[in-house]
Amino acid sequence: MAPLAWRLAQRWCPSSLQVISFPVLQLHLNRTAMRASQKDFENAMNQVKLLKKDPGNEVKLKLYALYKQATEGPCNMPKPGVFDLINKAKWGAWNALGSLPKETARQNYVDLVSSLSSSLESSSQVEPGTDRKSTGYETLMVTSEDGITKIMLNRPTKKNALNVEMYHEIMHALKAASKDDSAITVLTGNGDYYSSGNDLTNFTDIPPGGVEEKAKNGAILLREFVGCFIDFPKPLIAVVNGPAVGISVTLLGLFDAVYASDRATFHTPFSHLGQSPEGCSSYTFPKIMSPAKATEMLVFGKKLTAGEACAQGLVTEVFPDSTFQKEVWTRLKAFAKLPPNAMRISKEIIRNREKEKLHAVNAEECSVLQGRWLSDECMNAVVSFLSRKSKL
Ligand SMILES: CCCCCCCCCC/C=C\CC(=O)SCCNC(=O)CCNC(=O)[C@H](O)C(C)(C)COP(=O)(O)OP(=O)(O)OC[C@H]1O[C@@H](n2cnc3c(N)ncnc32)[C@H](O)[C@@H]1OP(=O)(O)O
Repeated sequence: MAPLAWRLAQRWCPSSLQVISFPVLQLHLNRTAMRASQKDFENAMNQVKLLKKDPGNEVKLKLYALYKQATEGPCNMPKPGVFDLINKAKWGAWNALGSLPKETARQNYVDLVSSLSSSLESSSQVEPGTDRKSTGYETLMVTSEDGITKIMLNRPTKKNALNVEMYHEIMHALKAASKDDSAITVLTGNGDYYSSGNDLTNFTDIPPGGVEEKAKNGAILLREFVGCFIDFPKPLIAVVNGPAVGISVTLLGLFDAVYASDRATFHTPFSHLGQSPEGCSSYTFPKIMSPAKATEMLVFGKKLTAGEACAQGLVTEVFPDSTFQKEVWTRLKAFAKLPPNAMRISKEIIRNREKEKLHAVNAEECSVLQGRWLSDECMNAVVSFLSRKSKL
């Protein structure tokens, strides 16, 4: 039977078959037992996990050997058999350190990681430790703390309108959140708006292939973007801090809970913009709130207050704006303490039988929108907004 840490490594760490993965996890498991003076060492271990580029087997063997020496002292394991190539290489690297003192091995490990971090591009998405903050995003603030990954839309001066970069960054953040060790994921907005929806200047940058190519690429992007929400495996919660427009509203039907400030409003002015529903709302909204109520929103562009959206089932609960943040985050922190696997599995059983249908709806909505974006109705509405805002 393999040692417990190794079996855990195989379960928790998909890359555990790589040479360096086992000691990384082993240290992780031992971290509570470590003294504060080993913080640099622990940070270095975390830093290794963030390296985007593979440093190569030679370096990984060095890291492995230094790790073993730093934590266990000189190698006293029997030499692996001649055909056990990987373990033989690991054993050789460790054994070659002879009687190097543990402290020196630890220092050498930290130095080696530090030289790697400056020479190889490292992922800036996650900082070491349990409180992790993103630094690599232009349009988002992503933090991970108390078992919650918070993805905050961060273009407050544009009311958190989603430009093309933000679509890509949200997809990236969701993919990272689906794999990190947080229990739940939250989407919220910075500033007075949750989001004003699609950035209408997305329509202005026409490629050499013309508007047809733009519309085609837009539909591909939108389909992939919405697909990330359909497939997101952990509880996904919207903290709607202010007004929400367009795609930021329609996506709410794919969230597992929606908490709203009483300042929030919910507006999908698709017909006004010559457009049509997306985010699977043509399917989720009639189910959530009845076809007639969904029509009022999605076809006639009726704007709902938070209270109305709650009464229609789109919003889970509304809080007074003055206590919104405090009350919601207290609640979310309590949720995040629940067993993560149980939450994930329960979400799966609630959502999975709809997944195929949702992907089909998404594909159809994107295809219809692609046509809409080429219509005079849509062009005129966008031109009208942009000229009102002196952007043309
Ligand atoms: C064909 C290629 C497509 C590529 C993209 C692919 C994926 C797209 C899929 C999604 C499709 C559609 C879904 C939708 O979301 S439709 C809804 C679109 N949103 C809107 O119509 C809202 C437009 N904005 C407003 O009506 C108002 O700005 C507001 C939100 C009601 C706020 O009004 P305000 O008076 O309080 O503030 P205002 O001065 O207008 O705004 C401050 C600055 O923010 C800019 N801004 C706000 N919203 C947007 C936006 N949606 N797009 C671009 N810019 C926006 C506004 O211009 C101001 O900027 P500035 O200070 O003048 O520089």
